[in-house]
Amino acid sequence: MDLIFGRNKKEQVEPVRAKVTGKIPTWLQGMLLRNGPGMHTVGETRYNHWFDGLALLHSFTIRDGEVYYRSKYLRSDTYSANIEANRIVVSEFGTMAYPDPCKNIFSKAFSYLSHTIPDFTDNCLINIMKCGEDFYATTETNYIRKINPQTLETLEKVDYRKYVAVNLATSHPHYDEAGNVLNMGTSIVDKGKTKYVIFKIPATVPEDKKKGTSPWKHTEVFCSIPSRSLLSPSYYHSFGVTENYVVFLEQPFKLDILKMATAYIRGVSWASCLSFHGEDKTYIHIIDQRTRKPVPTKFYTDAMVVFHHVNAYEEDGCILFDVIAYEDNSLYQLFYLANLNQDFEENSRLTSVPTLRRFAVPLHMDKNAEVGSNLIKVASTTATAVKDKDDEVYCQPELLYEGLELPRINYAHNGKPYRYIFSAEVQWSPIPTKIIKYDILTKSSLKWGEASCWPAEPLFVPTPGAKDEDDGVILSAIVSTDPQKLPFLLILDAKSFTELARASVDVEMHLDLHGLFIPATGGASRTQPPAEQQRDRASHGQEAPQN
Ligand SMILES: CC1=C(/C=C/C(C)=C/C=C/C(C)=C/C=O)C(C)(C)CCC1
Ligand SMILES: [Fe+2]
Repeated sequence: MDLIFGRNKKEQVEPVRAKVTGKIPTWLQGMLLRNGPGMHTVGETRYNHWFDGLALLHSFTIRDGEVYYRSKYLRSDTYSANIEANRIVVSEFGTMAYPDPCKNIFSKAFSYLSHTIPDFTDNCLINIMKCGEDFYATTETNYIRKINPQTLETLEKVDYRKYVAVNLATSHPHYDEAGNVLNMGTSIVDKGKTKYVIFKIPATVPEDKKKGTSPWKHTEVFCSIPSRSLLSPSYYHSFGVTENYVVFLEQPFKLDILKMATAYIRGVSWASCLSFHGEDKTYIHIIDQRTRKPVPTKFYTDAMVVFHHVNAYEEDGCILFDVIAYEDNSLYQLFYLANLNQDFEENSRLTSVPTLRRFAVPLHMDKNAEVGSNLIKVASTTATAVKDKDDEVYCQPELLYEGLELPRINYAHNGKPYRYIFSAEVQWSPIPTKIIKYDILTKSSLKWGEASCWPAEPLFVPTPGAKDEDDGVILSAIVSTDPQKLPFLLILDAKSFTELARASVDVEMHLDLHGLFIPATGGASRTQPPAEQQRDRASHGQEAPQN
């Protein structure tokens, strides 16, 4: 297990050609670009948590039935400082680091307290985001790093705080049809307030504005939601959108700001400043995108922890939204590298299985509805929303499926009615062993799995001109625990879930987190092998990503 989780992976800067078996559909041309942690020790020092690892970008370029693989560490300031010092000098989620070992505890405390909210890491290891024509590696702090998707080189560092007052931001933004980015972040104790900020980054600079300025300068705050508590805002990893609304869960999995402000002098990690309050409620905020204001009714449900929203949409005066939910925060607990060792089967049992839950929220409140009545009249779900005595609404979900994580959908259905979820199967251990296609309509599933194979998040790529929601392929990077079996890019037919092709590469591949597919436009870039592609062409010749 240490082999897969803990061991530093070698980067493969020059593209290597994969051995393809089966047949890759001729229309499938482009690049699967993904991100995840690849290095967990620097010199003699070791990170504590899998989410701390230094970001390793990798890409599979698919061209005319061939696949080329390459990988490169993100040259973040964090990476450079660590490599130069030959030890971990920047704090990550589960590891607190001390840059200067000569300073005594008092100067440490002084340097720390002089900036209450610390300067977080730019080790952007979680996802890839597309803004306009540019691509960025992302994490959950205020920093993102621009990258060249072709060469995987690291470009400028962008500080969200220059454009919008957020200290943290999600690595799961949404995109509208024009490619504008909608994301959320948390503004901590700014002007005496802690709030959740929804913001929009335009894909292009508006016509009437000065040409040549960056879209970042046109980032606008869409809506702010005050945190229920100044010093303990909720932690969230993603949010949902429908055609007209945003769904935000203020869950009782919270960041303790006072603990964070003293973490450095106490010698504890950021992770230890997160706590789950099982006795609290989860508040469901619904923001109307037309008025840019939250719907006034107070919707709530029981305590839960959600990392991934799957999708949300409007139906018959309701919002239906699907999430992968846990009863507690045991998921983050499990990824401590100390648990991911030889005995991980015993050490890494989740105390709650990730379950797919569907919630229903009524958009129009019938003033005459009786207290205690269910306001959901939609036939397609058993989820309920019961009017409370205080004019609050208590929502109870429908449990759809147990044991899945890393959900993806056909993004053309994002915010709209949809039927299929593609995800990894995860039971009581955090290790994915199979890929699932879950059919919400028939509540049935199709699976792909193979001995000793660990699949990554499955990504859906539609066939050009597709009519059916599942008309396309599934791409997943597979690593194996069997040293005899090379890692490979798996290509499944999304309808039947049968294997179309696999492209095996003789490299050390890491288990990754998230990414996107960049379709080739069919221009000159199609005919050039990856090695010859120019550095400064960055994202030219690419279309919108399949998110
Ligand atoms: C560094 C840092 C953070 C990092 C969080 C990370 C890196 C989370 C990764 C989550 C993943 C990969 C979830 C998958 O489901 C916080 C806690 C936001 C705040 C403090 C500074
Ligand atoms: Fe995620």
